[in-house]
Amino acid sequence: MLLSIKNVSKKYNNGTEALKNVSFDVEKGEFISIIGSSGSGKSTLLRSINKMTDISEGSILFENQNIEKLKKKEINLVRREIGMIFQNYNLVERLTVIENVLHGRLGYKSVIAGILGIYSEEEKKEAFAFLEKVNMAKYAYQKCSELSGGQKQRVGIARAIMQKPKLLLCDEPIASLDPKTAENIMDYLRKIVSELKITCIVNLHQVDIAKKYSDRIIALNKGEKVFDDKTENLTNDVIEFVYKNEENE
Ligand SMILES: Nc1ncnc2c1ncn2[C@@H]1O[C@H](COP(=O)(O)OP(=O)(O)OP(=O)(O)O)[C@@H](O)[C@H]1O
Repeated sequence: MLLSIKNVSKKYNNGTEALKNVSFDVEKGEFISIIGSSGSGKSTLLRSINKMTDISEGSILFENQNIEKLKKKEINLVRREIGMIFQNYNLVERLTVIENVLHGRLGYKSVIAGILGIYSEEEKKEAFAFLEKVNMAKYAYQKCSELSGGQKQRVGIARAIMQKPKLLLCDEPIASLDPKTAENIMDYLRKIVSELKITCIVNLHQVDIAKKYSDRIIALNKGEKVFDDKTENLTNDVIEFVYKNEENE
């Protein structure tokens, strides 16, 4: 087992209970989508897994290590194993595509080597190879600010896999893209993680996309896990239940 979420609750300082007693295990190689209405706790859950957010109760085990109990140095080692893909891409816009992909290696470098941008020939070759996988090698020396949203997310995927993660967390990776580009990104993502045997958890707004691409779906409703099963068992009745009481905030 790669990841185990045990009775996790999260209460923010303002009193919002974003997660309520959530538990599930993730096996190596799974492709899981997390669905639920806006505010149901999807981002909080993903951010808890790599300790961008501290949980209030419960435990999170990554490769059998309780991440709540780790020291700062050990957390950095765990973070190296966990890649992230964001809705807003989180690229350094003024830098080139290849420089952004090489940033995926920063967790493996000394601070000085990172600041000076010192990368081995092998790392550079690998960065190009990953750009090939997302069909972006021809843009390697273009500034990221000059790319479309779909192209930026393809760079985001290449950067994340450059990190050689065991687990990839994707927080609404296609929420800013048109439907056709969104499917194109999901095609690349699914193909690459299968090929490299990377476990993947994706937060998604679109149920149809979750159904098309994932092996397993977990649904949250107001911080509670209300569904966790193989994709084919997500019936329309379940979907209605998952999205009931949607608050228009
Ligand atoms: N930093 C924060 N401080 C206080 N409350 C927060 C914070 N971040 C999120 N929340 C609240 O926690 C709840 C869950 O938010 P979260 O962003 O995890 O949900 P989500 O399912 O990812 O929503 P969305 O799909 O809109 O991104 C919401 O009620 C939200 O307002």
